[in-house]
Amino acid sequence: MSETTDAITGASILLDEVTKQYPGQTRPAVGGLTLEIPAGSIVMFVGPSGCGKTTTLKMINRLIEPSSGKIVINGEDVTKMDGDTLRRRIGYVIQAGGLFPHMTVAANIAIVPKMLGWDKAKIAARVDELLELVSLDPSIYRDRYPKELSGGQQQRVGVARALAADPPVLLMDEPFGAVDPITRQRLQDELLNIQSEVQKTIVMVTHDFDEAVKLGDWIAVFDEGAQLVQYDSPERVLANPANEFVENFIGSGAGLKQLTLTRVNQVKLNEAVTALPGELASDVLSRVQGAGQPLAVVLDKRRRPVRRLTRRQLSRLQIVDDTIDESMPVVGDQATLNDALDTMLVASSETAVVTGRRDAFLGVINVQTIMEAISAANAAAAEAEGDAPVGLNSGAIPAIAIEGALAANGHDGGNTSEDLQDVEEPR
Ligand SMILES: Nc1ncnc2c1ncn2[C@@H]1O[C@H](COP(=O)(O)OP(=O)(O)OP(=O)(O)O)[C@@H](O)[C@H]1O
Repeated sequence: MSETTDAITGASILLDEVTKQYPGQTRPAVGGLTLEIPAGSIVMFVGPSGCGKTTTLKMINRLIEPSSGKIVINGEDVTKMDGDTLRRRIGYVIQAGGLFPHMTVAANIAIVPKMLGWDKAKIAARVDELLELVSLDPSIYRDRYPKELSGGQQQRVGVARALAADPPVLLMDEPFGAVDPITRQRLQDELLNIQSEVQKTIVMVTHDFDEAVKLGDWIAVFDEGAQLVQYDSPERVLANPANEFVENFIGSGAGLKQLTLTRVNQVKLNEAVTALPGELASDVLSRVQGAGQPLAVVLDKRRRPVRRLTRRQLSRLQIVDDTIDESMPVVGDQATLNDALDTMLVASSETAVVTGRRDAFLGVINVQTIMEAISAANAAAAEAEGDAPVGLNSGAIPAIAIEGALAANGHDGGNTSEDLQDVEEPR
C-alpha cells in the first residue's frame, strides 16, 4: 500500500455500506454502515455492550466476513482478497496481548515477519527495535515467556507484535481492558508516543469513554446494530453531544472530561531549579532562593528526575545524593491533565514533575495551570470547527436520501443518524 504523505504510513479505510447478519439472528449486528477512517488517524469505537463494535472492527481485517458491502483500504477493495494476505497487512491487538504462552517474547513478535519469509538477522533486529519502541529492554525481555511478564508488559509485547511487519493499519480490541488504571494510563501515553513516530491508522474498540477522548482523533458512538449516533472529534462530542443517548454515554462531568482533551505537553510548564548528585546542597539552595522557587529537582546522569528537595531539606544536607524517591509524582508529557491531576492527588502534592522522551526532565506542572486549562479548554471546545469524516448508516433509508445527505454534507459532515432522519423525515 502506498504512503499517503511522507509522515503518515497509515492507510485510509472505508467501510462502504457494510452489513453483518449472523445466521439465526433476527437483526443484523451491523446494519449498512458507511464509515470513513482517515489515514494516520486514531478512531475510537464506543457504545453499549453488544452494539456491534467488535463485529465492525473484525470486518476490517475480515476475521468476520461482511454479509454485504465493501471494505476499501487505501482505495483498494479488499473485500474479496485472500483473508490471510490481508491480515498480514493489518496489525491486530487484543486484550492482554493475546500472546502464545509457549513462545518467547521474541518468537511472538516474529510471527508475521517469519510468515513473510524475512531472514533471521532482519527478524532479530526488528524484534529488538520494536521492544525498544515499546519501552522494554531487549536484552532482558526478548527470551522471556509471557507468564514471566506483567499484564502491562504483555500488552506492550502485543503492540510490538502487531507492528512487526510495519502494517499501515492497527486494529485494537479493548487492548488495555485487563490492566490496572495506572498501567493503563502509561500504556495509553506510550501508544500516543509510538503513534507520533509511526503515524498508523488505528481503530480501537473501548468501553472507556475517557480513553476514547484521550486517544481518539475521531470518536464513533454506536447504538445497537452499529447504528452510528455520532462521529466527530472528541471536542465536539463532549461539547455538542448529538442527542440524549450520547449525553448519557458521556456520563456526568463532561466539563471535567475536557481535562482529558488537553495533554501536559500543550500547557506551559513551570521551570524548576535542577541539581545533580554530588553538588553542594548550599549551592543548590542559593540557586533555589535566587530563583524564588520552593524546591529543586535532582536529576541523574541521563537527566531523569530522581527526587525533589525542598529548601528545608537542602538546608539540612551537605551533599546532594542520588537517593531515589519512588513516591515523587511524575507524569509523562503525553499524559492528560486529568492524569496529571490524579497523580498529584495520589501524592498529596500540588505539583508534579514532567518528563518527556526517555523519561528526561522537562519541567513542573501545578494545580493552578490545570485549573486555568479547564477554563481555556471549555471555551475552545465551544468554538471548535472543522470537518468530520463521513459516517452514516444506510439501513432502511433509501439510497437517494443517502446521496442527498452526502451531497448536503459535502462528504464532510459531523454526520449523525439524526442528520439522516432529517433527510428521511423532514420536520
Ligand atoms: N458469532 C456470532 N453469532 C451470532 N451472533 C453474534 C456473534 N458474534 C456477535 N454476535 C451478536 O452480534 C451483536 C454484536 O456483537 P459485538 O461483539 O460486535 O458487540 P460489541 O459492541 O463488540 O459488544 P461488547 O462491547 O460487549 O464487546 C451482539 O448482539 C452479539 O450477541
